[in-house]
Amino acid sequence: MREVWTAAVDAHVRFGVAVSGGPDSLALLLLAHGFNRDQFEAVTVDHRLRPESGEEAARVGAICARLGVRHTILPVEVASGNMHDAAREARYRAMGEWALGRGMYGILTAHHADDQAETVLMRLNRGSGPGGLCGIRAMQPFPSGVSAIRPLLQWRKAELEAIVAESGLDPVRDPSNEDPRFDRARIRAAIGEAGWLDAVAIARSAQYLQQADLALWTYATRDYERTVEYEGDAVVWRPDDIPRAARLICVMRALAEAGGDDFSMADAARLHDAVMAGGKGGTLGGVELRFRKGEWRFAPEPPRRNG
Ligand SMILES: Nc1ncnc2c1ncn2[C@@H]1O[C@H](COP(=O)(O)OP(=O)(O)OP(=O)(O)O)[C@@H](O)[C@H]1O
Repeated sequence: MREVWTAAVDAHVRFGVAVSGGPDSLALLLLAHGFNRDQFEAVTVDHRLRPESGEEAARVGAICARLGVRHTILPVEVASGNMHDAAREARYRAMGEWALGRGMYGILTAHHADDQAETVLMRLNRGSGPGGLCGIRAMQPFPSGVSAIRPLLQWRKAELEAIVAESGLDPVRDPSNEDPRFDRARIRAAIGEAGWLDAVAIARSAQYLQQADLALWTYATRDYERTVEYEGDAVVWRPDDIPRAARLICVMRALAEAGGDDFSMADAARLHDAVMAGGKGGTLGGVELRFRKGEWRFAPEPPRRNG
């Protein structure tokens, strides 16, 4: 936290602080307030999914007013489907646009070591690749270009709760956090029971992995840029002999550059592995890949003829 803040003070940049009203983000608000009140504003997204959400957002507003911190409530429309994912998407979009409009460098969120340990263990339990095992990123760009910054990834939840308890503030409790229908709540309960699991150590490993992942992306991107050519709409890639993990990153990039969307790393890995096993290519996310004599040609899939 201190490093993020010191760097920010030096650079005279401004931040948003994402405050849901829960104990974690109230602690973040109090910590930020202790550093430099003029450098940040607080923001609360009202997802309008529970009848009391408006009142909870107003409660955050009242706390901010008492602390002398500017506060904005952003009401959003959450699309139907997976409610959690849709709420997250609406929240990050709204906060990103808000921060961009205010010339902010980024938005601080209060994800902590317990969140990180839950995320990493959930992903280990699903067989995630290296990118997934990095867990919650310390720095992550929003679609708007503004970044989410997570300075509390090495803090225990209990430490944050203690800060709030000491302040006498009364945090909002989201009932879905304890709902055992969600994977995360089950993993959280399991970590609570297994006293030998060290959330801060798991968060530290995730941080090392984030550094290693960044190195891998840098290596893959440099190699890709040396070995790719563009012919009209087509992306033509003649890869060097680089490791599979780096090649997958290049395939993701080539698919995106050829106009592909709506595909996952796992989809791209399947396409890549099929080619490496002697296949001639395939289609993915609206892109057609043809492989011939060491050349990977990605082009927008031709429109289907009717009848
Ligand atoms: N309604 C909200 N308004 C403002 N900030 C929020 C809101 N909800 C969450 N946040 C911010 O995001 C942090 C993480 O919240 P939470 O753990 O509920 O999100 P999540 O959905 O599990 O994770 P993610 O943010 O990665 O989607 C909070 O500590 C807070 O900083």
